[in-house]
Amino acid sequence: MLSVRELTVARGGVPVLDGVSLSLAPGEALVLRGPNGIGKTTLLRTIAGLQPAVAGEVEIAGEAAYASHADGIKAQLTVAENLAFWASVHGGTVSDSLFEDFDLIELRDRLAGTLSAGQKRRAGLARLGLVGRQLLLLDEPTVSLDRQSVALFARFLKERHLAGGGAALIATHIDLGLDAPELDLTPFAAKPDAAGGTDEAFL
Ligand SMILES: Nc1ncnc2c1ncn2[C@@H]1O[C@H](COP(=O)(O)OP(=O)(O)OP(=O)(O)O)[C@@H](O)[C@H]1O
Repeated sequence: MLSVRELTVARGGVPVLDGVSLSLAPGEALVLRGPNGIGKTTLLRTIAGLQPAVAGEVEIAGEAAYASHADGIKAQLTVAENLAFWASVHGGTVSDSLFEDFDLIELRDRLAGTLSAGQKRRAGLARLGLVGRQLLLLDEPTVSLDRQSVALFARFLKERHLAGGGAALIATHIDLGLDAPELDLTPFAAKPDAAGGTDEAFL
């Protein structure tokens, strides 16, 4: 589903990771590890096609969804309205089980602007159940989540997404309890004299 070969990625025109290769088959997850600033976000953005690679190849069979730190939730809409909006964007409907999966039943009629950070995160992550993409590229998905919510999200990934033949590449500093293999990016840190590239400024 995903094949990455000898990828070199850059930020602000400076290569940060060099020669990264990895692959994911349907039903598989891989956790990206490495210290702050090693280039996990840059790698995910490059694989998602949001910025060009300096070198190497990315092949994706099917469609990918990239989820960044942003929740993508509109404050002036309720939780249910937010999810209905995203469902309509992707041509589907919101099932009751999605509210259960992300512990949103009691919050469905609350204005999203009144949610706590973790509740907002759960609502943002629930969008992943609506997009119908086979490959999820997840950048620190559990930021703000308590232990119970992390477990809920891991269960969603395992039982809904991976069990349904999806795949996931996840940058995270915590243990999601997924039993997924890990790739430490530290050995792929680009040498200071690595060939440069360009990218667009982004937040
Ligand atoms: N706009 C920018 N221009 C130049 N360099 C940048 C820019 N934004 C980030 N960087 C640098 O690029 C490198 C890779 O950053 P990236 O966000 O990919 O790391 P990360 O592994 O995701 O970090 P974290 O674990 O802190 O989220 C870092 O050294 C960072 O300081």
